[in-house]
Amino acid sequence: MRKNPNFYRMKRMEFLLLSGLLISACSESVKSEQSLKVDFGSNKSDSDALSDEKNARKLDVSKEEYILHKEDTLVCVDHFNKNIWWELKYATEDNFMHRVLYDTMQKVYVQIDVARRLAKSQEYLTGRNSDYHLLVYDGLRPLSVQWEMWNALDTIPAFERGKFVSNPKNGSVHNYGAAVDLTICMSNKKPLDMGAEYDDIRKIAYPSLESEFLATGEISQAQIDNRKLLRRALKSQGFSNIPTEWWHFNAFPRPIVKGKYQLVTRELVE
Ligand SMILES: C[C@@H](N)C(=O)N[C@H](C)C(=O)O
Ligand SMILES: [Zn+2]
Repeated sequence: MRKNPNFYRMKRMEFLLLSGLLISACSESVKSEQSLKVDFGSNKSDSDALSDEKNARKLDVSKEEYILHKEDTLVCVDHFNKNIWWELKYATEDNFMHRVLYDTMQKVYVQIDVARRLAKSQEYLTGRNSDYHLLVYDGLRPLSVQWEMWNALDTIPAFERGKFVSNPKNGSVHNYGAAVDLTICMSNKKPLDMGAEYDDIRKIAYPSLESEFLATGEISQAQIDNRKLLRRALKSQGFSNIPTEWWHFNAFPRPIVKGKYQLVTRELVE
């Protein structure tokens, strides 16, 4: 029996409608897959970024960019801003222990929200001098290495020693990936003169004694100004310096850090 021509017209419209729906469903699924790729350049909140990172873990993308430790995500200090430079001193022999302390860790890692704040500190610095870079010497430091440092200085009474290396019994903010040791360097890689080298245990490195050393002429105003610039850049993002080391900055006070992040006891594998 011959069908009414309207019947064929209806069937064709049905077909076109179904094809349209199918094409749009496919393009949606491509879009949602793309949005799983982590975009740290956006102004997402940290919790949004973290859930993206969990998706990244599921998809096994960006493997080399993250270290996932329990509930924490750690990234290299330059993750959000490549104008931040780093040189992991404790992965070399060029440090106060004169030996390699990190075997598997070859980058400077910090908690992801700490890296975000450091990126802003770099922006602050670039705004003042486009030739200046933060040069980070240390970030995440496992507790096992904290003990090595502490034990190596056992001729110094604990109270004095704690001014240079945090007592591992209490833990260092470094052991949570929430502290950084850093300076400022120029594009030619030359660090600014801070009046004392990195990890100089002497009192000349104390920010708390700068005016006394200025009065005796042991430190110059230019050297203090360089330290001040570093402090301003870091403090602009809420980091705090300690009174005994011009290079050490905590992202949060220790009690906050202990509630917020997990202690890293051993070296993490990249
Ligand atoms: C050892 C030095 N670079 C350092 O980071 N000291 C602080 C006080 C720490 O160990 O937490
Ligand atoms: Zn430090």
